[in-house]
Amino acid sequence: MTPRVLTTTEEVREALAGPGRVGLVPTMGYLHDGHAALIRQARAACDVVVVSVFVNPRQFGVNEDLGRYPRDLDRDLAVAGAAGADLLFHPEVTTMYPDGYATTVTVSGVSGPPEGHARPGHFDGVSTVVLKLLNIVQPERAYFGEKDWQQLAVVRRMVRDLNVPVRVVGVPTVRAASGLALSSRNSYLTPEQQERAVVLSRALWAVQEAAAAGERDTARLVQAGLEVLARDPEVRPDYLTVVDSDMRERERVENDPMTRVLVAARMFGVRLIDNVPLWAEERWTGGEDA
Ligand SMILES: Nc1ncnc2c1ncn2[C@@H]1O[C@H](COP(=O)(O)OP(=O)(O)OP(=O)(O)O)[C@@H](O)[C@H]1O
Ligand SMILES: CC(C)(CO)[C@@H](O)C(=O)[O-]
Ligand code: BAL
Repeated sequence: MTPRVLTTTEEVREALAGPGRVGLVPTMGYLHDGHAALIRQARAACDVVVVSVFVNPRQFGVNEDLGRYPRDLDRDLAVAGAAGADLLFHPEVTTMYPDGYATTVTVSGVSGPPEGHARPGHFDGVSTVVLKLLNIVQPERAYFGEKDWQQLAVVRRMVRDLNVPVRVVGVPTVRAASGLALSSRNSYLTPEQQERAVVLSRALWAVQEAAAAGERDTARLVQAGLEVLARDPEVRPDYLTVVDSDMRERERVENDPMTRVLVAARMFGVRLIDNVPLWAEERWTGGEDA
């Protein structure tokens, strides 16, 4: 079924006036199978599933891709509907940030390096819009992808610190058969360029392999990943790091299951991010020449 489109907070409140557990899936649209996994998980646990589609200007830096971010509401309705969404909240920028809007939510610490350092102000924009969406929809559960690992940590911190009555659910990253993490920004790349971008996954996998082989020194683990990135001259690494659950890089890694390998790099003018757990029972092996 095609979800009903709502554009104002009043429409959302009215549509959700009845009983039942509400699940929210916040997105910036141009939905793909990664988003569909979030929606399906919400569908399985909730009575009403709301997907928000809002390209939030406040989380884009001045030189970032706000102007060309892909948008296609018909496609979003088709993907959201097929995955089981009931409602699609698609507000105008002026609905979210009317004249005189003056509030920003800042989460300290976990909003810093690596991603918050590479994109100053980005997580202020994310936490502000996510809190607004949570207040508008008032869901019992909200679903976020592990693909944006630090974002998930920031949202969890904010929800805990501000006593927001919602359960945050993290959903594992959905990948193409090649290993490339699905992302709306992949649409900026040709199929050949997307094949080349699998080098990011290979770098993450190399770090996992090095840890599995006994390496505990963070600098050497990072080096193992950087060496893979360096094989493709098109890659402009932003960061590759191994962090704990508070996003801190330590000199040596622990056996903590929350230890995560994060990468951000530019390829063909497009900035891509990805991450994997350092310790994984099943490691992606990435095809023939990984
Ligand atoms: N491959 C994926 N697997 C699981 N969740 C995902 C995946 N891609 C995105 N998500 C999640 O979907 C939600 C909405 O993300 P968003 O709309 O920014 O999509 P995106 O593909 O991450 O876009 P971008 O390319 O701009 O990073 C976020 O919680 C994000 O983590
Ligand atoms: C959570 C989010 C929808 C807030 O704009 C965005 O950062 C995203 O799509 O990951
Ligand atoms: N999925 C993260 C949203 C952003 O890059 O702005």
